[in-house]
Amino acid sequence: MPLDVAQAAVAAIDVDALTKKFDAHTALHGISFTVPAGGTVALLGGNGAGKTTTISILLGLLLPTSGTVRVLGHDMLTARYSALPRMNFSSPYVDLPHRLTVRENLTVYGHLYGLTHLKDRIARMAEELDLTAILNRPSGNLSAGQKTRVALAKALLNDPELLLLDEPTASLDPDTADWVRGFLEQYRARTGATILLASHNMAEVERMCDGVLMMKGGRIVDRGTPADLLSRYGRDNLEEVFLDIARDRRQAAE
Ligand SMILES: Nc1ncnc2c1ncn2[C@@H]1O[C@H](COP(=O)(O)OP(=O)(O)OP(=O)(O)O)[C@@H](O)[C@H]1O
Repeated sequence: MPLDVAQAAVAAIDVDALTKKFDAHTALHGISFTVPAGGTVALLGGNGAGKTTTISILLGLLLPTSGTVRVLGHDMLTARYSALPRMNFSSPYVDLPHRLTVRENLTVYGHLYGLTHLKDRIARMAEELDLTAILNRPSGNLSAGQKTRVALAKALLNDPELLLLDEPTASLDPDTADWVRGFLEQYRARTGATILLASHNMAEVERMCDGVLMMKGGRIVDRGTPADLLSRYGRDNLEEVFLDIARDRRQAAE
């Protein structure tokens, strides 16, 4: 799928000349990209490349130093409350409050989103994500796989049109990770949702994504479909392309 807004009917995400400085450190150096509605795009890059900073700005959690960010057609600086109800987020690094049960946590988030028929919605999510048996357990006592399923339930509670995922399968065993990818693929197929995900798992990106943004040192240093990148770098898999970029090896061909 193209990453160019000109070819997409409506861009779910449109970022232009986005810069973020933390005091003297520049985390993002004027990056620009679009994600077409219905696309699944990966933000790839080594530690410190700027992936989480980008996602945090898209969520309105961090303010840009300069540049514009439009999400689902709304400027995140001036109209983020129009976009936020239509999007959601999941990260294994953001824990739900430990002492609340799974049901209580989902209820709190449901109220934050102003959702109606919340009990039915939670029951449906619990069934889809196999959470029924743990709904009354404190959220702090769950395994990594169970926490991921609860985090997905929280992320999908409002039927988001845009899902931002920070390393959706980090610390999961291969079987559970595979299940999560399949679940997300089904959600996307059923709803037409747009997904932007940061990942260090190249096989995951090749399987799920139709676009890739390669970040390094706060810049987007390459982009394209996984197939484009493999052919341009003359490589068999994205892991090798990632290493070429990380180690500043030249592209095989333009
Ligand atoms: N709140 C902050 N204050 C100061 N510097 C920050 C802050 N948040 C991020 N940074 C810096 O900005 C740069 C980008 O960080 P970011 O977390 O966006 O990278 P990342 O690509 O998500 O990395 P990782 O894969 O390790 O999660 C890093 O150099 C980081 O140290």
